[in-house]
Amino acid sequence: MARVDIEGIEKRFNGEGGVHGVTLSVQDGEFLAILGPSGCGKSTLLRLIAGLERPTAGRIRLGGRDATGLHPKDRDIAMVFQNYALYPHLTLRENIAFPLKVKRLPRRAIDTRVAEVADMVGIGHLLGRKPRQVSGGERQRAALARALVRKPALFLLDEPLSNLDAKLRQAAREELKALQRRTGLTALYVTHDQVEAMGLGDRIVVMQAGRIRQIGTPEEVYRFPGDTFVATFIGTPPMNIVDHGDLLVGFRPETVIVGDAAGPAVAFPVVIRHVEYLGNVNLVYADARAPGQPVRVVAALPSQSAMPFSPGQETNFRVDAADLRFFDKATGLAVRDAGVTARFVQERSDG
Ligand SMILES: Nc1ncnc2c1ncn2[C@@H]1O[C@H](COP(=O)(O)OP(=O)(O)OP(=O)(O)O)[C@@H](O)[C@H]1O
Repeated sequence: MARVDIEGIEKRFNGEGGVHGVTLSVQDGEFLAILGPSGCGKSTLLRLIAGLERPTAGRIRLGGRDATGLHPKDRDIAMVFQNYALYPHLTLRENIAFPLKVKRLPRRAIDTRVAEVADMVGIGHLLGRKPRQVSGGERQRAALARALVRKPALFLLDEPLSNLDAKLRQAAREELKALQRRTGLTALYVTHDQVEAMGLGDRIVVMQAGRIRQIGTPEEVYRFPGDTFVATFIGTPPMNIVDHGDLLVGFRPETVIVGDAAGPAVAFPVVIRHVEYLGNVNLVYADARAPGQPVRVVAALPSQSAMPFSPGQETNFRVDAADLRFFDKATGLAVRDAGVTARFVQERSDG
């Protein structure tokens, strides 16, 4: 019922911006995170699905039926925005009941349903209060409850947690994920926060400049980024990228062992710049030798490992061949070819 199919969607504003040639499908019951930097077209994509924007070209199907020209209110979609948009002069009960009042449901049915969803999101005891009399997290839950109350086929969430402080966000994320598992709802969730996308999404759509760069599970986009944009956008710190002829070689900071002792197959000669002690992890920043200018690289080492490194010291970043990723220098696209890895390892061990 809640399946979404987007085919070649195009939205051009006058000149810049918009969404270009986006094709993707969301399965019934799936939680899909849409991730990308500011201005990449995430909100526009969501608004196109909601019917708040008209596509310049392409088609949107909801539950298998063409919905491209449908009015937003005929799409059976609920949308939760960053600012919640609760009515300030209404109580939480009245806010949550609002979509059902509009549908002219009987009073008793409304009361039952409001109590049900309010309990579901844990604000049953706050229904008599106005939005300004509750915390940010509680307002956010009230907004969710208002969206849930209609039992929509599809949920669109646009950075709904971004007004919460870090701790509350973490809690809200867990709640949202649990809620989604319980209800089996289909959701598209827009965020620029990779931790949120990784934690919530069954799959992640990574967007840049109006286009999809990659769609995959959190593990796929992290471990096998489809291009250098995804490789460097996801991960903190991001994937290291070193020049190698027509190719770029990538490796994640946590796959690195620092030192000269024989170890993992491939050694990148580096000069240590500085070390950051972050508590749970130590980051070792260095310059890797490269044609032309040296490239900044970083290793993330477990906090309990010894740190006998000083600035200016020459050593190696060592990485297992299996942890290397290759990209075409001209296109930035991932090159997945065992032969490429083998040749690179061969050259490195010869040199
Ligand atoms: N109504 C509009 N008229 C003209 N340009 C627009 C309009 N809406 C969005 N844009 C442009 O389209 C691009 C995508 O905007 P969008 O709001 O979808 O980005 P976003 O990824 O959601 O960004 P953010 O994370 O900052 O909210 C931007 O360059 C924006 O300036």
